[in-house]
Amino acid sequence: MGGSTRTPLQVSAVAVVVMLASTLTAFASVFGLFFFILIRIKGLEHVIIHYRWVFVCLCLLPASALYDLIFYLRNGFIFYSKSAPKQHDARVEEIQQQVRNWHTGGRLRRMCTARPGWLTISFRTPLYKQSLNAIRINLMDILEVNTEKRTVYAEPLVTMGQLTATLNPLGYTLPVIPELDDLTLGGLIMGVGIETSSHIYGLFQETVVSVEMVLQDGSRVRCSKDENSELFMAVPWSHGSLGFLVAAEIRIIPARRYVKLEYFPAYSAAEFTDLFAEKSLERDKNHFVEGILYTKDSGVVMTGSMTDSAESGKENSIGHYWKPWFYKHVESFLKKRITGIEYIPLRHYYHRHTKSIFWMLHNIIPFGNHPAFRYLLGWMVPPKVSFLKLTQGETIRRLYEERQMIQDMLVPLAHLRKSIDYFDKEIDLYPLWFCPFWLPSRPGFLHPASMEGDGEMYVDIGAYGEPLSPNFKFRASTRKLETFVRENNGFQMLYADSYMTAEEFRGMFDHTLYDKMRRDLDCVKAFPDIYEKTNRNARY
Ligand SMILES: Cc1cc2nc3c(=O)[nH]c(=O)nc-3n(C[C@H](O)[C@H](O)[C@H](O)COP(=O)(O)OP(=O)(O)OC[C@H]3O[C@@H](n4cnc5c(N)ncnc54)[C@H](O)[C@@H]3O)c2cc1C
Ligand SMILES: NC(=O)C1=CN([C@@H]2O[C@H](COP(=O)(O)OP(=O)(O)OC[C@H]3O[C@@H](n4cnc5c(N)ncnc54)[C@H](OP(=O)(O)O)[C@@H]3O)[C@@H](O)[C@H]2O)C=CC1
Ligand SMILES: CC(C)=CCC[C@@H](C)[C@H]1CC[C@@]2(C)C3=C(CC[C@]12C)[C@@]1(C)CC[C@H](O)C(C)(C)[C@@H]1CC3
Repeated sequence: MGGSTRTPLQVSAVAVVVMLASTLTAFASVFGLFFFILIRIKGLEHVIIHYRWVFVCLCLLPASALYDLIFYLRNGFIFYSKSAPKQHDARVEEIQQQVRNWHTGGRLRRMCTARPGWLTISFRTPLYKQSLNAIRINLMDILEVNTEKRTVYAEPLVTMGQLTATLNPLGYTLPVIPELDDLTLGGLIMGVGIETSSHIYGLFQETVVSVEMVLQDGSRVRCSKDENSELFMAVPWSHGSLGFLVAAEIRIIPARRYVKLEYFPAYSAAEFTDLFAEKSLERDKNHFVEGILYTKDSGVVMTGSMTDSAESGKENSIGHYWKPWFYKHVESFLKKRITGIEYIPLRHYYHRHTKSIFWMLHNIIPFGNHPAFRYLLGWMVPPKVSFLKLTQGETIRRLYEERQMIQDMLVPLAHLRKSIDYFDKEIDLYPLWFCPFWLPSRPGFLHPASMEGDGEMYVDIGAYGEPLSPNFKFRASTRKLETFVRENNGFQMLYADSYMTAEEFRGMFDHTLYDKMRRDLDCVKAFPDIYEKTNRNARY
């Protein structure tokens, strides 16, 4: 094995690290168990809410860091030893076999994936997972990076973090990389994915070249724009209600070392809207466009382009653990009232909101952006969303339910100004996140109201946090917001809570192609439909 021998010093160092790691793990497990029991005791609300950070820092952070390390090593080994492609067919065959068994077993309960609800990047745990027939999908590897065809071929449980870590060193990247490291390929194709390059490339689904599915009859099919094209167009947003995704081929583009990011502060909603619209429509100039509003009248619009060199003194590696949270850094340009240019390493740019989970980590670790915390424990941040979800307990769940809003609403760019006013009046929640995207006029679950022309520029408005409007009532206000969005030809992202009735839901999304595919592929008795999987009653 390369003939390397360890010196006594190296052996001792490894022993010390192993001992420290085991002590830490043992301590974290005992403390974790203690807290896990604590969160189930009623009457301890104050401790649970205000001291959740103790549990998070002592247990979840080390557990998350350990989990990431193990998976990083595992994935690297599998990718470079090229063992995954050899096993792919056998793993897909296992899925097909489970579906065939479902038939021979009398098709008693409909099917969904066996991925536990707490693992998903969504606020809620799906209730249907308990009662449906769970199909195990053990597919978590990158199968091939084809630089000639400019595609990456990967399995559905591959995460965004895994993809950027593999592709960027090879000089490539995905055209659209949704921010959070743990988002999966399957979730983004079957649900939706967006990033600040979506004004050029569209939603994540637009970058998919082909998908491989296992259908309800156990057959395995490949779909692309030339092969099974109707199914291909119906797959995005289908939430596993047309079949199981077993692999996808995604476009890749050359990566550069840096993103040259320009910050433009704006001091009124009108100035912000004009600037954001102008930058979003300059598709050939700006590779990335993003906006954050900090109050109704102050925000920052950011534009980025990829480059291989940086002006000296302007490089900023924002992803290092000791660096301030990105949204706080952006806000500093507003306070200083200056425009700015920085060169950010590509991967640091992609995962700029990962460390602070946008601005949601502040509630959990209120001092998380303090320099002392960043230098001491910042390297383990963020805690994994799934671990937070698994351990949150009923009190925290209720607190979020009653006091927080987490929604992404997609509205035509032409209605941006009106939407900002509406959000301000009815919700009053800041920061608000803005990300433009191009929506092509094509049959499918969502498309612009008018199918004339190539498509329309939309904007995703992300509201994550505590609404301050005195009128805010979580159910009534979300329903009003959904009506506003529907009336303005907009759409709701379905990972968030949706209170729409089935009729309202059908009014928001075009079901023509979807219904046809459900009938043609005999899905009705095999999978719940999208509404059944995503409406608020289906989630806890
Ligand atoms: C939705 C939400 C989630 C939070 N999650 C965490 C967390 O995961 N970990 C953590 O350490 N801290 C959490 N916190 C607490 C948060 O860190 C503190 O509220 C914040 O640091 C301010 O503390 P305070 O004592 O000044 O605020 P306070 O004035 O005590 O509270 C701030 C806000 O929270 C509301 N609030 C407080 N307690 C409750 C409750 N039991 N039910 C409903 N609303 C309540 C208050 O009405 C007020 O609007 C959360 C707070 C909120 C509002
Ligand atoms: N920047 C962004 O764009 C962000 C997007 N999100 C949202 O997060 C979600 C992704 O989260 P993630 O945890 O990765 O995914 P999830 O596990 O939440 O999956 C989302 C949906 O896709 C279905 N699905 C996933 N894999 C398969 C598969 N192999 N075959 C069939 N159906 C499948 C699931 O079906 P089932 O219920 O049967 O498992 C589920 O309905 C997306 O919906 C996205 O909207 C969240 C944050 C940021
Ligand atoms: C389109 C885009 C950019 C969407 C970003 C959405 C994120 C901000 C959302 C997705 C999942 C999400 C709702 C989540 C949470 C925060 C906001 C998240 C990360 C947290 C971590 C808040 C704390 C909660 O106790 C809990 C752990 C349940 C959730 C989990 C999901």
